[in-house]
Amino acid sequence: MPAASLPPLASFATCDFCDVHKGDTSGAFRVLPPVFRHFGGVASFAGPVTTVKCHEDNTQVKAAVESPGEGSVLVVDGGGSLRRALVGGNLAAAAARNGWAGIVVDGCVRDVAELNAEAVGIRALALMPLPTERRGEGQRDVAVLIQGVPVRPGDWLYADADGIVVSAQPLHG
Ligand SMILES: O=C([O-])CC(=O)C(=O)O
Repeated sequence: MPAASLPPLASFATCDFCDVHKGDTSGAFRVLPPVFRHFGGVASFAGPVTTVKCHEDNTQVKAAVESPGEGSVLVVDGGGSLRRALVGGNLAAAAARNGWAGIVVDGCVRDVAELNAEAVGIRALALMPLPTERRGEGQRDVAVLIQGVPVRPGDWLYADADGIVVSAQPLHG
């Protein structure tokens, strides 16, 4: 699609993106499996991706949301662990304060009321009240697999009420 006919960022719809790209077998356009629950005070969000890969240790997630987000989406590959929460109210507040558009966690979050009060979009598999032990582990800005789907730093991620799509190129004008 020529850039002139792309929708503005403020009014994107993941269904519209899927209508246009449903035949794309190149791997540039990807749809995450529909297993994510919606949290945070922002229903739809989009932005360039930065990543954290970690296992039941949110050291790098905390470092990321405490740094400038500049409208980015933080994608956290927590390996799908349901045993610890990688984001809670404090980290969600930091993300909102620092200008992150959203956080997608392949893992758990906690403090649901606090998450929903923050001006940031959040997707995660489930709620889990148990926090992590921070041991300084985890990686920043590596290619990750989210529910089996590759997500790379610099991809664009779009999340709305219908789902989450990831693209190697921006899908908005
Ligand atoms: O601090 C943590 O590990 C997670 C948490 O509860 C918060 O962000 O408030």
